[in-house]
Amino acid sequence: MSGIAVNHLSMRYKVPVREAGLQAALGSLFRRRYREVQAVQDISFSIEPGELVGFIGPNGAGKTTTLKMLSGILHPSGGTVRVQGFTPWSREVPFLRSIALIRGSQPIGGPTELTVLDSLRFQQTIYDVSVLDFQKNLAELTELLDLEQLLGRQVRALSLGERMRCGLALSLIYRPRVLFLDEPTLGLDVMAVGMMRRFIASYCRRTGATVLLTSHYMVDVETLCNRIILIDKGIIKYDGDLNGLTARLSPTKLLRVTISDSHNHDWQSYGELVELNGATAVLRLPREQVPGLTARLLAELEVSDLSVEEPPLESVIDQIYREGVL
Ligand SMILES: Nc1ncnc2c1ncn2[C@@H]1O[C@H](COP(=O)(O)OP(=O)(O)OP(=O)(O)O)[C@@H](O)[C@H]1O
Repeated sequence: MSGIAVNHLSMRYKVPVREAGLQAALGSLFRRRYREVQAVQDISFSIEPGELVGFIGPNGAGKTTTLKMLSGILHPSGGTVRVQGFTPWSREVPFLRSIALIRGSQPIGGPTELTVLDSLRFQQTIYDVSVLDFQKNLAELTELLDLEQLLGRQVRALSLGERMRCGLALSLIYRPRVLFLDEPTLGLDVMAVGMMRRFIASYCRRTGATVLLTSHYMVDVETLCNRIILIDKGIIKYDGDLNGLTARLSPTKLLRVTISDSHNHDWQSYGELVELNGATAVLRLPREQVPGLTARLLAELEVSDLSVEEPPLESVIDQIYREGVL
């Protein structure tokens, strides 16, 4: 069985509590008190092989905790997970060879005195990659990530963006089938962000990898994923395509119409007039009325330009995070 199947997954952390002050510090040496944090609550979803899914939510929603459970770093408090047919926290070798957890904020592991190529060879040994596969994968990653100039450099002398590219190569040299990407564009400059997005899309196309990606940058999600899972306070609030989410939150659309004659028209008879600038009017109307009204405008007026605008995803998500709508 491949892909990802998550059933009733939960994670509760036990956090030590201590009041401020020396006396409380001494007291806690003898009598520790704990409180529980329910980071993930009974979540279920499945991801087909080759799917690229955005996993989004506000700070503290439970995204990283979920990715850690799915990659076998954390043992959950309850529920089951199957990734490529394996239970992640059993950490069987074939499972570890088939996944990669890539965290944007995390430095490359291993000795930083090594060159990038030596680190890649070290990884080849750990993951038991054949010489032939290593050469093939290295050639492909060198091209996709523009690594030619970096292979001979020491890891510690790399810039943040270069380190990210080399970190990706290290995680992908054994060609994992499932990628857990946690904020892969965090802290990168505009050029590096664009390169990273193109790389992820291209890696998935070439290898058919399954991807679960978290990002606070909606453009990452919008450009890479058809489906999103939205989590908040450990609970899944939405699972579906991007358009569905926008439609659910924003029942109206904006219609921008430019006409070639300069007569005054009774715009209000077409919809709510939001803006009028010379021959261009912006009308707000319920999304289900858009096709009918477009046909009416084209029939009744001399239209030179017409476009339908969705509210940007960034503002839709911002609304959810701020107001907890959904
Ligand atoms: N090791 C831990 N011990 C105790 N509580 C933790 C631990 N790790 C996370 N938490 C808590 O669990 C909840 C979920 O955290 P998690 O890091 O999974 O959220 P997130 O969605 O990844 O957030 P962010 O977008 O800020 O990275 C938060 O309330 C967090 O404080």
